[in-house]
Amino acid sequence: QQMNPPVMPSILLVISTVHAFQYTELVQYVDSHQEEYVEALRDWVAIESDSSNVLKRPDLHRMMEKAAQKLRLMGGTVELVDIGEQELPDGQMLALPKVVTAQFGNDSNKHTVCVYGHVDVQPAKKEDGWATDPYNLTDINGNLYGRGASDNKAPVLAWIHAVEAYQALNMELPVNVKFVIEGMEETGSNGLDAMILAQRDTFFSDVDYIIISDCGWLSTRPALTYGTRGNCYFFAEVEGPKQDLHSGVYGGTVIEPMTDLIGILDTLISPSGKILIPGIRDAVAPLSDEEWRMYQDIQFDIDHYKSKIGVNQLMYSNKVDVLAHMWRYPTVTIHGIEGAFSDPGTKTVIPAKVTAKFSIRQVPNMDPAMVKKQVTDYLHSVFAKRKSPNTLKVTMVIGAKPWLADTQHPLYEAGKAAVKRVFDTDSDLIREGGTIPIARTFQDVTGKSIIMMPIGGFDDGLHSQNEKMSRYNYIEGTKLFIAYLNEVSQIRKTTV
Ligand SMILES: CC(C)C[C@H](N)C(=O)NCC(=O)O
Repeated sequence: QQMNPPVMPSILLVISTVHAFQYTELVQYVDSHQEEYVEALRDWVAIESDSSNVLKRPDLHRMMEKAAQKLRLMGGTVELVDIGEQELPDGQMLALPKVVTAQFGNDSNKHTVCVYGHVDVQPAKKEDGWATDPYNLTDINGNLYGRGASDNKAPVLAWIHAVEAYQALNMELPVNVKFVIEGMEETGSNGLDAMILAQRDTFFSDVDYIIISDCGWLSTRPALTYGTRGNCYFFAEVEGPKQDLHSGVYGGTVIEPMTDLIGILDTLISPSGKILIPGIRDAVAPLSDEEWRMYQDIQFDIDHYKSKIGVNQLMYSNKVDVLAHMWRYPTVTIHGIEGAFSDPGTKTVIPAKVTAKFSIRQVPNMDPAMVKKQVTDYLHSVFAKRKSPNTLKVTMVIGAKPWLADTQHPLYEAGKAAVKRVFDTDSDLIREGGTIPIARTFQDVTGKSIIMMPIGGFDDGLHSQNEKMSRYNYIEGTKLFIAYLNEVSQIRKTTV
């Protein structure tokens, strides 16, 4: 009795003391390097790495090279992996941005985590209504405004800085860290599926866990994310006369493509949000009682949400319905019409060819291949009823599946512990209405467990005007990642 009990507590005491000491030093390091972190973000935001605009492809290539160079300078084993070309709608081929892979540490006694992120962005122009130049990071009251600041450049940098902090203090990384950084996330992660498949038994063979920080909190409380919706993105093109026509001279005689297009788009969803495409809702897994209870317990203020987005009424008025329709049910969004007159002024034109862009967010157990068929068949049948001489072409350009994790996995316990340490609060367990196309591929192809650990704020304005990352989330997020690496190292090696 006298000999045995003191042994374990004293070992534990030593370990926890060492960790506490390291953490304090690491935190001090992060705090004293914040300005450099902000400058690094400024440097990255300055590159218009818009993956949807083919004219910006050189910038995107430059962005990938910049990310690779940063990791190389830190001594990582870095590769820029060629993932081939993409075919453009006109048949031309365009080189895809290379994928950056990097590795820090190769100790088989340690866990290996793979951090995934992306450095491409959505389009942004000052004239869209930005208060500042979207590509000139601007600090206003502690918020860092710029396109891609939150989605996903600051989180990627925060992960890099987390590793860099350990290195700078000559502290051994508690786990091996790999990075996969891509440049096509915003347009469906073109080429990345094939790369993951090709490297499953090489780069990914020793990866134990995958970490993604490409989403946001639901409120001011830190969150861990265990599900994302997928997305099926469609083009519906209606073509009529051989060129645009004067609406006074020809209007009334021509069956107009735009009228046909608006007519069929109006049959996709009812004003109360019911998807009208036959069969779509059949595959949706029913909301379980347990989920219902979980949603009830989540801190979410509907009035605050409404005021944040500037509306006075939502589709639903109670919390569970709002959360369920944000995360757990499919929805149709019509994004835009190419070929339509949209400049200021009053051009009186009949557009000859118009292409609608719409998407359907996917939830378990929807299957993009089935959704493609359901949507295509339905739109053609609706169009046929119009007896129009115009032609309709429907194409699905993105088919990303939803992703769902097991929240009982030790990765989530480790996440809660890291949040508690850094923010001194419990974390929300949330889902995400947006899509990270590659999440499901990582899960299906590598068989590894994934956690999403967001550091973005609930009001960051992703894809919107005035996107921002708060300095607080950026810097505290870096500390969170530092703490998380330490927590993951303590997961028992047998659990994957
Ligand atoms: C909030 C999303 C998961 C963030 C992600 N980077 C994204 O924008 N994905 C594309 C999408 O349309 O959801």
